[in-house]
Amino acid sequence: MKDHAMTGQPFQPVALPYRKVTVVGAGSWGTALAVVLARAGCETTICGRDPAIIDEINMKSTTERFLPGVTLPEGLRGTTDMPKALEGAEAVLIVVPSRSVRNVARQVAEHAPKETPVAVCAKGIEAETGLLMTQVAEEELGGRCVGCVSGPTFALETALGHPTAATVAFPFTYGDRLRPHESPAVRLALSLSTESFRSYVSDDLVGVEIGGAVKNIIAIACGLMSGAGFAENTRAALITRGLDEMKALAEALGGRRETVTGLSGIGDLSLTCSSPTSRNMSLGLQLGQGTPRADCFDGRPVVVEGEMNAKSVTDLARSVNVAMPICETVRSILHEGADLGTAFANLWARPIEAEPRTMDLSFTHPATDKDIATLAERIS
Ligand SMILES: NC(=O)C1=CN([C@@H]2O[C@H](COP(=O)(O)OP(=O)(O)OC[C@H]3O[C@@H](n4cnc5c(N)ncnc54)[C@H](OP(=O)(O)O)[C@@H]3O)[C@@H](O)[C@H]2O)C=CC1
Ligand SMILES: O=C(CO)COP(=O)(O)O
Repeated sequence: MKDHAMTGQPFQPVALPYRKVTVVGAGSWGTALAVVLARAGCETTICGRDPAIIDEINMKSTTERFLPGVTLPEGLRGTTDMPKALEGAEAVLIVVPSRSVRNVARQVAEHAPKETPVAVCAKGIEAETGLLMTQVAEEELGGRCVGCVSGPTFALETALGHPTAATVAFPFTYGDRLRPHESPAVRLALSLSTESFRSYVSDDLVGVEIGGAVKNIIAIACGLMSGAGFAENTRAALITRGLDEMKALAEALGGRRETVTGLSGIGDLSLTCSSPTSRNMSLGLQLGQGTPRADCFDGRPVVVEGEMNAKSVTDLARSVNVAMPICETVRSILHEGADLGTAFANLWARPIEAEPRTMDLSFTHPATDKDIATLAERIS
């Protein structure tokens, strides 16, 4: 870092937080992020499509369906009027499920100021195109700078003020100049900074987003095995080998290995795979205990990103020749009618490989078909 010419002190570039931010998506994570922004002193508008939810936010400062027990900050305002919500916004957060990001980004493009950066906070890969969420948004947002926010962040804990950290990722380079302090990552990280919410910045969008998309599928795998009666050894193995799958896919797509060891990678993986608070882990637990899919979550529609993404992520991995055996196993169970026990027994009986996978070694496993059938029997 250069020294300041007058004082000789290290030069500290100045970056200012955004003062007016709009969050599109009034579900649990959108509202929790809006709470953080409002608590940080930012003029925050939350834009939702259900008038009853918005009325509750404005009239009672609560949203019992999405954040039970939380009192929302006074300054937080809700609206269903997107053009009004986006008027004069200095930054926009899109916080809807991954399957709705393209549609919502298209609406944001119509109404947001032309220079406004947009952060996508959904975790997933678009099914039809194999694109990351920021790439989907970029296609719709007409040249606006697009980034993401991701990390180990259960919405309710965040809104309740439990110390939480996340990564804000946007490009750091403008033309051929590296200017991190001018990046929306830094300005949004400042807007997302309170005594209990800590933001880090990154310019590795691929690494950050692959972490968020893959961890949900591994959490379903952990839930399936825990639900089937296995314990901590199994879960630790799935988390560790799941991390290897995440790393391999991120690198194949141009992301950085060290990003995967950060908040959006191992951080979110360990959170989501450790607690039934996770909807992904919880779906796996229920299915592993034998609950039919239609009866999971008492039949309520719940956003479980890893379910559809088991397909989109493995399609993407296949297209770049990356082996993701755990994600493939989850896909086969959820989407291809594979038997839970047989699929997991086969996962465990795969040829012996080197760890890390950079060494290309493979030895046939000595387990016999009878051994595999025995393990499958124990799981089913
Ligand atoms: N909850 C969490 O702890 C975290 C979630 N995330 C990610 O955030 C994303 C959103 O999840 P989350 O907030 O939990 O989900 P919720 O189910 O709590 O909320 C989803 C919200 O998106 C709205 N929505 C869906 N489709 C559209 C659309 N086409 N136009 C406008 N609004 C729409 C829903 O409206 P309606 O109710 O009317 O359908 C609802 O308000 C997911 O990708 C998730 O992985 C990331 C970190 C933490
Ligand atoms: O992404 C999350 C925490 O970081 C939320 O996980 P679930 O979607 O599994 O609830």
